[in-house]
Amino acid sequence: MLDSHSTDDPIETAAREAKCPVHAPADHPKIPRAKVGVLVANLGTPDNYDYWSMRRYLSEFLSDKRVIDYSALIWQPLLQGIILSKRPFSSGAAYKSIWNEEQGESPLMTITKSQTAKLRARLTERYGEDVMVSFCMRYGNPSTLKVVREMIAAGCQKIVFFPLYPQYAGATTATANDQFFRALMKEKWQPPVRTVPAYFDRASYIDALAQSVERSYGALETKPDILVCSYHGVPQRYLKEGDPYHCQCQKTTRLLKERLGWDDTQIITTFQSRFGPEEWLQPYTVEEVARLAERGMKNIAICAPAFSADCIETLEEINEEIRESFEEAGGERFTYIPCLNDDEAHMAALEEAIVENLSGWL
Ligand SMILES: C=CC1=C(C)c2cc3[nH]c(cc4nc(cc5[nH]c(cc1n2)c(C)c5CCC(=O)O)C(CCC(=O)O)=C4C)c(C)c3C=C
Ligand SMILES: [Fe+2]
Ligand SMILES: [Fe+2]
Repeated sequence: MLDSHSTDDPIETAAREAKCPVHAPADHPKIPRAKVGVLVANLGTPDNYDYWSMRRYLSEFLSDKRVIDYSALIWQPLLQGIILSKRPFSSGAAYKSIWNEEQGESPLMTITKSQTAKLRARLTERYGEDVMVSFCMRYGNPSTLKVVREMIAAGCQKIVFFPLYPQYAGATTATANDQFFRALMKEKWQPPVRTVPAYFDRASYIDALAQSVERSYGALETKPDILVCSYHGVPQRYLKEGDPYHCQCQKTTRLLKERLGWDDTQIITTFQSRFGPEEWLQPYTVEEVARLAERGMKNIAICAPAFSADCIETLEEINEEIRESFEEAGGERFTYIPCLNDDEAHMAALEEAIVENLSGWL
């Protein structure tokens, strides 16, 4: 059980317990009932697909040194001058093609809300009202700073922070954690915190992935010639500088292959979303699917194990651009296997990781 102020009047109890020499109980700062917070975080998404919403979002994202590590002196004039005068239009059009018009938000936002609601239901069932579950974004809204503030104001005296990236990358996991700690820097009463590590090698996550592949394959008339596991790319240089992302992606594919009982001819690893002039992790998905078609593999399936939720990179880039590349090279059947999203097996894997990290706190 939590060490909480459990009488009917928590403010008075807190003041009395603290034997506060200055404040009489009546004017002691309000102290709500103590809770443990679980804060899940994803990358973020623009508020809308118009030029200024896109520009604001991309500017915040692409100014992050964990994402693009060039000197600001060189990078900022390029970003603010050339890139942000064009990219908001092309990216805005891509977002428009996948936008959830009914809810007025991007698919990543809709899915993150649903994941959070499902995790809240699971954790409340397990722990009751002593746990508070929220989500935040690294870029855009709801900001990490705002949600951390809300959680502390609501009484979260301990927080488990969970960046929803199966594989660790400096550009995703580390920058989410950085932002979380930046938010805590502003708090007078900093709670004890734990960060949940990457979960690519958890049996429950691999099992959820395998089930999603089996489900998709089971619904097809003809079994695909190969499964392409397409991961978001990063510059190759980041790997040489010590980022383990590449290895964790390779290992994810291997574990999935072993769980499915397949051999190396049935599954491959590729990397997508190259940005800028540097070499990124290879092979590039967009080129590899064309090569597969040219080599006679006319029926392929593709999944995106680096994304915990479908987003612009999967719904638009994979399912539109990469599909087109495959078909233009002579490919005939292209099956996109959706991300794990709010799938129950995925939720169970995320819950398992959270419960492990709550050990001794609830
Ligand atoms: C420019 C460098 C980028 C690096 C490095 C990078 C790494 C990286 N990103 C994800 C996950 C996502 N990225 C998303 C969108 C996105 N990514 C970049 C650039 C880099 N990403 C840009 C410019 C964009 C915006 C879209 C565009 O303009 O093309 C998203 C989707 C967000 C959404 O709203 O749908 C995700 C998720 C990972 C996992 C990763 C490295 C491991
Ligand atoms: Fe990205
Ligand atoms: Fe590696």
